[in-house]
Formats: sequence, C-alpha cells, structure tokens
Amino acid sequence: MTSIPFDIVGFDLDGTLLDTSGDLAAAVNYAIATDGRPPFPVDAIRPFVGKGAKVMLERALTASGGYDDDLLARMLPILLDYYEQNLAIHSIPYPGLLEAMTALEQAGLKLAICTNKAERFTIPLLHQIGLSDRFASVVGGDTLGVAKPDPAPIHEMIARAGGGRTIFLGDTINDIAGARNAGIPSIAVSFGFLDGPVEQLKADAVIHHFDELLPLLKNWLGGPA
Ligand SMILES: O=C(O)COP(=O)(O)O
Ligand SMILES: [Mg+2]
Repeated sequence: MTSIPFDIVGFDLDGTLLDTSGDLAAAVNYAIATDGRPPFPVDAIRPFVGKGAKVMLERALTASGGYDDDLLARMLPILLDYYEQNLAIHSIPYPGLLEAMTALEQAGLKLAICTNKAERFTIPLLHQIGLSDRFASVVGGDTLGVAKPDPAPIHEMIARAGGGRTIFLGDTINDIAGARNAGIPSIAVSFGFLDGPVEQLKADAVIHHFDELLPLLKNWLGGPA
C-alpha cells in the first residue's frame, strides 16, 4: 500500500522529463540554414516546442521572415532526418528526475509517458538516455493520430499502463489542458519550455524541481479527479 493516492504518474517528455532543447534547436537551425536563415539561440527555440516538430518548424519560420507551403514541405524532412540522427547529443534528464522516478517506483507507482513527439524519435531517444525500461506505457504524438490537448492519447497512456488513478505532469498548456480534458489532475513544471508565467497554465499544482514531486504526491489534497 502506498499513501500516495495515485497508481500512475504520467509525464510529458520534452521540457518535462528531458531538456531536449539543445538537440531540437540544432535540428531547427540545421534546417533553416538551408534557406540561408541565421540560427536561433536555444532559449528562443524553447517556446516553439510542445505541438510536435512541424509546428516547431512553422513557429521558427514565422519568427525568421515567414514561409510558404513549399518551403515548409522541403524543410521538414531535413529537420526530421537531422534530428533522428542527433537525438541525444545535448539532451539530459532534469535535475532530480532519476531519484524521483526511483522513489515513485519504490512507492509502488507506475510511470508512463504521453508526448507530442513522434514515436520515431521518442522510442530511440528514451533508449539512448537509458530510460526505456522504466515506463509502463509510452504514447507519442502520432500513436493515435491525435495529440494533446486531445484527451485520447492520455487515456491511451493510462490504458496501456494497466489503468488506475493517474496524475499528469507537463510544461505547456497542451499538457495541462490535455489532463483536464482527460479528467485527471495535473502538475506543471516551472523549469520546462514555458512561453509565459507557469501560473497561466492553471495546473492543480506547480513544481520547480523534481525533489518536490514525492512530498507533493504524498500530501496530495485532491484536485479534479
Ligand atoms: O515534440 C514536441 O513538440 C512536444 O513534445 P512534448 O509533448 O513531449 O513536450
Ligand atoms: Mg513539453
């Protein structure tokens, strides 16, 4: 028995479990350089992330002079191929994540992932970081053909993990709205790829470091269930 009122802790990937911004920025910058556009600093790329690689590229192209459909169609495969070859050069778990995961597992909880990143990148990235064996389920942005904030991938993550009371952690409105749409409580991480104050996400709770996760869950007072 655990004193934590959940069976599954679900996580977003980019900006929540892993700081992938260095590798995402390198892929965007590689692609836009083929059109002669100057690189973005990593900090500028972070707010572009959260709705998949295509939206990330669209946002980068909008911010660097605009684009048409032909340019987007030419550049997207360049970005995707580069990223696939360079998934984990700079990407690292956020501080305290590995300890928090171990503590949650020892408390009897299952861990799961629902990301808007395509499976083609998600599965090898987790493998390269050494985390593939730790999650009861992993659902990507293309697993079902619909992505967060649609609740379907979060429901799928829960079902594939065996079902049970679930809480979801994320760094963007897609995650927090997705959890709300799925009828489960949420926690926003303030260290992710925010595009505004973390309070704007209106999650049920906020953590600033993974050290806060276990105590928060042990003392969870409820939130929408
Ligand atoms: O790849 C993305 O844009 C988003 O991925 P995330 O849902 O794990 O943040
Ligand atoms: Mg994210």
